[in-house]
Amino acid sequence: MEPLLELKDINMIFENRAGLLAPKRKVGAVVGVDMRLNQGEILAVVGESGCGKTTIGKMVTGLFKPTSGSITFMGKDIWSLKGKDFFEYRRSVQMVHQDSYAALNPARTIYQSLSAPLFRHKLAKSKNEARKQLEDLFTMVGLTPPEQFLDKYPHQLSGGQRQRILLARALSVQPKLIVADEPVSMVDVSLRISLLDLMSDMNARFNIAFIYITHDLATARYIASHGRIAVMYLGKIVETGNLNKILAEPRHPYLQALLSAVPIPDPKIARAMKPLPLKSLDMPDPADPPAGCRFNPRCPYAEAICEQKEPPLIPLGEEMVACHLVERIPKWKWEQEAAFSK
Ligand SMILES: Nc1ncnc2c1ncn2[C@@H]1O[C@H](COP(=O)(O)OP(=O)(O)OP(=O)(O)O)[C@@H](O)[C@H]1O
Repeated sequence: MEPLLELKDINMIFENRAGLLAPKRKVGAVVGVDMRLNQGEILAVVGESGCGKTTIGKMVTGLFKPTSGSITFMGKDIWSLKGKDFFEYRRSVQMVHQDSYAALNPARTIYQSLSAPLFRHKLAKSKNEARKQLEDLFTMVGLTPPEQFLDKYPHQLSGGQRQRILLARALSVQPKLIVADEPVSMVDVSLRISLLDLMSDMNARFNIAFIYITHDLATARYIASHGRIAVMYLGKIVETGNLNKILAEPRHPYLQALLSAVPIPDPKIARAMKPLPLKSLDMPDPADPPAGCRFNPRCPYAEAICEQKEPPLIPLGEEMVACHLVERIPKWKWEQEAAFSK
């Protein structure tokens, strides 16, 4: 089956200056990344701040052009698309941002902001038709009564309501893929689950694929429980595959460390392994990444080869892992997972 989206050997190098007079530095925000997404699939892209997650989202939506590598959507290179094909791609791939306030024009009403794409993509012919479509969408995303929201300005709504408006805006143009970049991190904790449920519902009802970008493993686990995960570290994917399998039995030491940092409130549930002590808590400078494996200065298992050679992402069962020592380091398991499988 042809994938909906395919990234091949993607690199994104930024030229940065730390200050006005500082020399330029090259930052490899994304390095040699391959990614595939099928229609209707959910992929969670997870990693710490600065690992390149947002840059991937911006490249997929065509906001950044990769320094090298190819991105194909429905079999066509997105940077060779012209005319109708380009317009179609722009409609089919939508982004939902973390900051719903910044994503909406403060000087326009919600109707003004959301009707524009409907007219642009010829999905509505008249004001009445656009209003009706938006009211139906607002009902679907839980903004009721819908007519109350259309003539409001963004500052008159709560963060949770604005985030639902952004989801309605993405949905309104009938996309095939939504890139959701930390969509719930600025929303009140009590409202997060309902927004995640809404996205799962969109996925199930309309077969819309999602790339869910987050630093939070808990929400990734929630939304992508039937999907896949790609764990990133300093611009590279270090582990990828079925989300449930990978979070139950993480193989890369970085993911093991991330999971062992998750607090466990229930004393009956424990980890089979002790928390993994990292050698350093600091993320290396992305402009000067360590030689060999990028994780080696922090990795408790690192050996000489890890400082010398960059580990490729290779298949391990159905998953893919980039670690020289993966066959030798202790397996990490949750006690309750072990209990369930008995
Ligand atoms: N437009 C840009 N110009 C220069 N450098 C950039 C730009 N965008 C990102 N970077 C750099 O690229 C690296 C990856 O950034 P990116 O925003 O993709 O990470 P992230 O994982 O999404 O982090 P966060 O969760 O903090 O947004 C960082 O070192 C960042 O400083």
